[in-house]
Amino acid sequence: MTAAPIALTIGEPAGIGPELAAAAWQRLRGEVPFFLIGDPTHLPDGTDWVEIAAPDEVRPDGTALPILPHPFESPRIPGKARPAHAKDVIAVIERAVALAASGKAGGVCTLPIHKQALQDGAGFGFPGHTEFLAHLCDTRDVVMMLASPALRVVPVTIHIPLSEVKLALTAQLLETRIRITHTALRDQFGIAEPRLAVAGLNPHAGEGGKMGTEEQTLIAPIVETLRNEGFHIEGPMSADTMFHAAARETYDAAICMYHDQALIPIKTLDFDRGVNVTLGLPIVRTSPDHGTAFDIAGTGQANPSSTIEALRMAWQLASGSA
Ligand SMILES: NC(=O)c1ccc[n+]([C@@H]2O[C@H](COP(=O)([O-])OP(=O)(O)OC[C@H]3O[C@@H](n4cnc5c(N)ncnc54)[C@H](O)[C@@H]3O)[C@@H](O)[C@H]2O)c1
Ligand SMILES: N[C@H](C(=O)O)[C@H](O)COP(=O)(O)O
Repeated sequence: MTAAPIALTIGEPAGIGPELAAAAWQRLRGEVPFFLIGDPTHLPDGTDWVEIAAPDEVRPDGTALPILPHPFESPRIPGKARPAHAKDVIAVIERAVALAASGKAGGVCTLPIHKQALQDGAGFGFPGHTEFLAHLCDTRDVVMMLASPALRVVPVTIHIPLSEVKLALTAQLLETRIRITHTALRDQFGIAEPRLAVAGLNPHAGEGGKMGTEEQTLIAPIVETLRNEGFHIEGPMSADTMFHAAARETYDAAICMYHDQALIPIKTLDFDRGVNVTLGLPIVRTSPDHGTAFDIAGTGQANPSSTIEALRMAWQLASGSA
């Protein structure tokens, strides 16, 4: 199957997004068809780019980064959060999603946004792309998965304060996230019988109820139900001992109870190659696993590997070759 090209959104241009887009193009030209939606004046000096009016103008043998222009109202100052960019950053994402939803783009790969700047500048009411994309696609249940050659992780609760995790962690949420993950691994990632490992919430997975009871009251019953349905699923496991090399060999994805339980291991093991992929959407969406990196924006030090892997994964998912 040949898919339409991937739409790469510029994200917060004061961060490392523009240099990542230029570097990814250098690496992926001829391999992954994609185009950038953003302001061409934000690209590093010397970047070869070409304006396109529609995704179908992306040429497989093109020699310059194709851009669907979206002029920003305020100039880029690398390294400085810019609430004034917020309206344009959001509009770029909306445009990419509309292109993907209509089939004109094969999927969306998002460069990092600065959540606080979006909130300050445009009252953005979403904690991240994941929730915003679910809203744009009118989809209630989506899953954030971070994937690298070393590990795949899914946080069941995502962008909420730690103090709210216990309340948010319901049986319905846990079961839904597990089912979406299982379906996506099987149908999109080509794993015929996905093996899932489910973390506990508490130290030592509750130590038999001495250190918390969510493992007994919430997690174990769902694991049991799904296992009875034929899922290859284990847990609740002690989160501190489920990420070492031998343990990682035993599963295809780790289902974790909160954001940092999932993201610390993968970003520690494979920060450069991690890809954030949203499961359960009607469109393909990936992203690099890092943020705006204001501390190095505009210095040329940004490593494009995670963006390159994110574009590759978007293309593989869009073209059915993952
Ligand atoms: N997909 C996204 O939109 C996304 C993802 C993660 C974080 N964020 C946002 O980014 C902002 C900054 O977050 P943060 O400071 O916690 O994390 P960060 O990933 O931006 O930076 C953490 C550290 O890693 C370094 N780093 C990050 N990416 C790098 C790269 N490609 N090459 C070399 N070094 C790199 C940075 O220089 C910094 O020292 C926050 O607003 C956060 O919410 C957005
Ligand atoms: N939670 C992600 C991370 O820390 O890498 C990040 O904030 C991106 O989330 P969205 O894809 O929802 O923007």
